[in-house]
Amino acid sequence: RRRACPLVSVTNSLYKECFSGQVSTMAQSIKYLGQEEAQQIDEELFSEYGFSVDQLMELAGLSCATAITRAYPTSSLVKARPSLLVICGPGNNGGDGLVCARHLKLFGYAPTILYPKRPNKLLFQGLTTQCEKMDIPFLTEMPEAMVVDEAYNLVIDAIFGFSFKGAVREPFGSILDVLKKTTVPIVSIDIPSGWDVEQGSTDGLQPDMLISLTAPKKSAKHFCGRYHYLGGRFVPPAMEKKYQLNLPLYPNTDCVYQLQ
Ligand SMILES: NC(=O)C1=CN([C@@H]2O[C@H](COP(=O)(O)OP(=O)(O)OC[C@H]3O[C@@H](n4cnc5c(N)ncnc54)[C@H](OP(=O)(O)O)[C@@H]3O)[C@@H](O)[C@H]2O)[C@@H](O)CC1
Ligand SMILES: [K+]
Repeated sequence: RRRACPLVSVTNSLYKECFSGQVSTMAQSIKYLGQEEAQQIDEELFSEYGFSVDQLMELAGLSCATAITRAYPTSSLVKARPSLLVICGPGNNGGDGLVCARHLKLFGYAPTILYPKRPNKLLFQGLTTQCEKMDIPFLTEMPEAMVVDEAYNLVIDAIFGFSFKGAVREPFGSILDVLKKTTVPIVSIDIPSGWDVEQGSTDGLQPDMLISLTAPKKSAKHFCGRYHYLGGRFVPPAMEKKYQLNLPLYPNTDCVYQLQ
């Protein structure tokens, strides 16, 4: 998963637009969002469009679990037990990870969660209880890199999303250091954790898969892994138009779109 790559090709999406009553199809590039724009869209979904956080988190987490089943079906996993380690951070990216773990369990995987810094909010307490009640084990500390490689088929990185800023604080610095030493494929939700949301990182995680939510962030142009999916199919057309997101046409009722 640490292969060299050029600055990634921007995937073109087929995009339909209406011109004087006629529908024509034209190629448009999907937009890569800056940090402030991603936060603005997020805020607007709640304040102007009336969504609640748990609603969007459920759709985001479900799309992550779905994308993982496409890239890594249980039949393709190298270990006999379909074990996965889901590492959840202190914000909404961590919440996506909890939802994703719950759906992955329903899809036949065996997730284990590490959730070292838990916000004192009902939403996250509820998501944690749901996972516990589904017999998903929670670790009390980050295992060593060798143990991760031996025990799990994949690591799901739900540590930081588009609000990450500055130098990584503990306990996440040590967790990311372990992840950099593992060889098991890493799946990052929305942003590879520790990467600058716009600039990426030259010495950070190199995930095998990235699942961008709503629209890719600018740092996704530096993603060199094998699979890039788009999830979070909940953007109202008026918002897509306002921000000129040029989202691809999701196939049929799919909640994910493979960009790469
Ligand atoms: N509309 C959408 O697209 C939707 C987006 N969704 C998801 O939400 C994600 C964004 O969530 P978010 O805004 O809660 O922030 P997120 O990135 O999880 O992290 C913030 C936390 O990290 C911490 N922290 C920050 N910097 C740090 C550092 N250097 N070192 C250590 N800690 C640091 C910070 O801590 P604090 O600064 O408060 O101490 C705070 O607790 C987005 O990427 C997507 O996954 C979906 O759920 C729904 C629809
Ligand atoms: K992440």
